Amino acid sequence: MESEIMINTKLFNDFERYVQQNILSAFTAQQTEKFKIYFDALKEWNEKFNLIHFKTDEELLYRHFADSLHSAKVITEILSKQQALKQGLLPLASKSAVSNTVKSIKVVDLGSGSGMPGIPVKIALPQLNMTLVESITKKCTFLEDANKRLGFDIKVLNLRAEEIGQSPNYRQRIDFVLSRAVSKLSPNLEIAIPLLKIGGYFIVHKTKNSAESLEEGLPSVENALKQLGAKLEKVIPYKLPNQELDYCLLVFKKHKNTPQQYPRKTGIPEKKPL
Ligand SMILES: C[S@@+](CC[C@H](N)C(=O)[O-])C[C@H]1O[C@@H](n2cnc3c(N)ncnc32)[C@H](O)[C@@H]1O
Repeated sequence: MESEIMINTKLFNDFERYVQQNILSAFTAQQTEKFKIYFDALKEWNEKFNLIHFKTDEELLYRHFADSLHSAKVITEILSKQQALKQGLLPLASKSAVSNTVKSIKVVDLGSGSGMPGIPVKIALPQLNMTLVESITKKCTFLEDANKRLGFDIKVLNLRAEEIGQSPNYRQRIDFVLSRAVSKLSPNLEIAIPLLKIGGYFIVHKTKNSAESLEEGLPSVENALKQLGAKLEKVIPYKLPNQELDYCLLVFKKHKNTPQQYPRKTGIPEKKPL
């Protein structure tokens, strides 16, 4: 009978190969080790406190970790393109140039819950300046514990996104805002876009069915985008192993200042969507 160690080794070896072949070609064995630490922390905490739903270890690795890594892929592509444009070297920038740029890049994961997509993105791109925002205190205690075990410098904010959006330390200072399974799109845009610098990106994870109706000009959030000063840049579809659903990322780019009244007070973006 296979020992648990052998089963886990195979599970993580397969995961590493999957990520290299399908998401991030430069993904390393050291990064897989970090995912093992995060996996153990999540499983340990989940026994006492319902942090995240998954039925099997594979589901945790693929439906949650691999899904989150798609945000890292988009960030890498955007940074490579920006760096290449700066150096006049389109289409490919050198790895070291990208890694130097990454150091000053500020990323916020809004409604991070048990850390997704923020922690997998930090594992993939450890130089990023990562902040996780989560309103539930117990989840923040977990996030602090995971950060410590991983040896990272992640900032955890136990606050509502609406408050962060009005704080001068964060408002219009962030390069990338990430979000997965937090709220409907209009309130999600209202809490995310005010944080972005002009030229910054909001990357939101969705299932394709919910996004398909949005592809033709996003009619349901047209007004929100106009008010907040952002545009849909692209929709990136992808599949995850053994999952029936089709997934996608919606990538928004901010093009002008957001009026000071947004985000409105806590709860209002959900109750009265723009
Ligand atoms: C369904 S969970 C998803 C968590 C994680 N993003 C993931 O994909 O696993 C949504 C999380 O967002 C948090 N949340 C929702 N609205 C928020 C807000 N306005 N500010 C801060 N956290 C919020 C909730 O407390 C919850 O932990």
